Amino acid sequence: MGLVLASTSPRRRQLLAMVGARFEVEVPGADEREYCLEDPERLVMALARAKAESVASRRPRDLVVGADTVVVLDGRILGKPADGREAREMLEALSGRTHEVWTGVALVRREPEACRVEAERTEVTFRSLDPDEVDRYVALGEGMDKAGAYAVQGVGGLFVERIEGCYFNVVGLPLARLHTMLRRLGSGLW
Ligand SMILES: Cc1cn([C@H]2C[C@H](O)[C@@H](COP(=O)(O)OP(=O)(O)OP(=O)(O)O)O2)c(=O)[nH]c1=O
Repeated sequence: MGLVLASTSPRRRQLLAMVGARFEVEVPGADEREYCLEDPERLVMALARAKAESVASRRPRDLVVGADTVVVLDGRILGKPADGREAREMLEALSGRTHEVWTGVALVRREPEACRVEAERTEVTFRSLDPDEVDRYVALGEGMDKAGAYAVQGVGGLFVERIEGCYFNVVGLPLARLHTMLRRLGSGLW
C-alpha cells in the first residue's frame, strides 16, 4: 500500500516532499463546479473527498489524499479569481481585515475500506493595502490560481500581518492534521 496525492497543485506536492513523505501524484477527476454548499467547512470536506475518491477508484489498494482550500470573508466563500478584475476585488475586500482559510483533507482507500475527512481553519489578518500595490500584485499574476487571489508563501506574504493556526493550511495542506489522520490509520507522513 502506498500514499497517493490526488492533486494538480504543485504546492501540495512540495509540502509533502518537504516533510520527507514518500508518495505518488495522480490528477483528480472531480468537477468542483458541481458543489454549491454555502458552509465552507462542509464544502471543502466534500470537495476533498470527491478528489480523493476519483483517484481511489483507479488505485484501490493505495491510500489517497485529496484536499481543497477556500478563503472566507464575512461568511462569503472566495475561491480562485476568474480574472484580474475579480482578483482585485478580492484583495480590496481582504485589505485591513481578518479572514478564514479552510482546507478540507480526505483520506480514502477502497481495499480495505477507509474514509476519513476533516477540515482545518486558519485565521489570516491582512494589513491595509494601497490601491497601487493591489494593481501591481494582480499584474504579477501570482494569485490567479489561488483561493482568495493571494499566495502567503510568495510576494503575497507581504500582505500578511498575522496568522492564527496552521500556516501550511493556508498554503493548501494542513501537515500536522494530515500526519495525525494517517497515524490513526497506522502510518504517518514520515
Ligand atoms: C490562500 C492561499 C491558497 N493557495 C492555494 C492552495 C490551493 O492549491 C489553491 C486553491 O485551490 P484548490 O482547488 O484547493 O486546489 P488546486 O486546484 O490548486 O489543486 P487540486 O484541486 O488539483 O489539488 O490555492 C496558496 O497556494 N496560497 C495561499 O496563500
